[in-house]
Amino acid sequence: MKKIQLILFGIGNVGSTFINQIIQAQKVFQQQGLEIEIPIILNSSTAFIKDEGVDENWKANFVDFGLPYQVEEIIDYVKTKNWQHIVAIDATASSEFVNNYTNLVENGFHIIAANKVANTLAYDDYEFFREILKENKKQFLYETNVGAGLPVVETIKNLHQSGEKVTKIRGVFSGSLSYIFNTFSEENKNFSDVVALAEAKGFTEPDPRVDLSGTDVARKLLILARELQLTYNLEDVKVKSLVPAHLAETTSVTTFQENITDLDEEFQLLKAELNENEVLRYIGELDVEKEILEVKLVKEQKENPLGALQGADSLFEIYTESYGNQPLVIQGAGAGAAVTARGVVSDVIKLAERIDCCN
Ligand SMILES: NC(=O)C1=CN([C@@H]2O[C@H](COP(=O)(O)OP(=O)(O)OC[C@H]3O[C@@H](n4cnc5c(N)ncnc54)[C@H](O)[C@@H]3O)[C@@H](O)[C@H]2O)C=CC1
Ligand SMILES: N[C@@H](CC=O)C(=O)O
Repeated sequence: MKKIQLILFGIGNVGSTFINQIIQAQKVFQQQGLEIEIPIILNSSTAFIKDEGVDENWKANFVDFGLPYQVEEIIDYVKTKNWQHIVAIDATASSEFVNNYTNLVENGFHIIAANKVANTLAYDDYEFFREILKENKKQFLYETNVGAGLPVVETIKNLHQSGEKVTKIRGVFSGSLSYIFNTFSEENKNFSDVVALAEAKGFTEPDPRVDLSGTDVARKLLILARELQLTYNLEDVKVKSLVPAHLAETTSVTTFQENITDLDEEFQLLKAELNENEVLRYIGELDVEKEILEVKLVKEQKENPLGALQGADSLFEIYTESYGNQPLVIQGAGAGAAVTARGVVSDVIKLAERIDCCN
């Protein structure tokens, strides 16, 4: 049996679903020769430790027995154990937590992240972290960074590493904005009410302005560009933000939520301008040859693939030399706790396949 210990940072939508999926899939893991446990779960202030792995009572146990912690103390605790394969799972959206990655890797942790921040740091820092991983022979997996559970990162990486020339990637990269514009186009609701629905369904980032400002789509574009070994930074992405300046990130999330109805009038006007066959779509585009990275709001015909999207579906058109004018298309739920958590579990299995007995 290969034994893997997961230390889970972030027990919100994705993290809590991940715990339940790991607990429920034990038999399937055993059939693959894997024993996968989560001995430590943490939110930003509290840690709950159970050496033999948390069970279905984890929520109550976390409340009853959780204790304040520092990341350094967790690293020290893990070092006292004779655990062979240790993986830090980052299911936070935190930039501060990412500052711990180097320390974790240098102390023997592999990393699996749903959090996109590490992959969108300044290029030098991105490169530096990859050097740290190499030096310490540790793995870093992040399939859910783009398209949640959809196999987008791996597909782009495989194409590039096999020598295929990827010329363009275009599509609806955001599950929440897909849901928001699908619902807003079809239903007679205020834009702000539709955003609230997307939040309630767990599609948005903890601060929904990260989606509405285009930052989340810009991050995804950058992550894919970097898989193609392009050395862009976030500032290179041209972004059309949907957040008015007076509610931008300089104000608090609470102020934004209190004033979110300020967005309604503008979107009602945009909707009124559409003809019968059109819908609004928030798209990302990377044109490798023209060196364009762009995030924008466009009108699409309902019968086109992007216009016909439903629910929180994302759609990625990948244009390459061999695929010519008919792109390779990846489509499906682009957000949501269940698909994202399953994508993280799938990264755990991939990691288990990559590590041998002794690293
Ligand atoms: N919700 C989705 O559909 C998808 C989410 N993701 C990514 O997954 C991550 C988590 O998303 P959600 O679960 O929806 O967010 P969430 O807001 O429900 O959960 C985040 C959790 O992280 C915890 N946290 C914050 N700072 C922390 C720290 N320093 N240390 C430990 N825990 C900390 C919070 O207390 C909270 O429990 C985000 O980075 C998001 O971009 C990726 C793909 C899809
Ligand atoms: N907030 C994101 C979640 C997945 O990355 C989105 O809406 O796509």
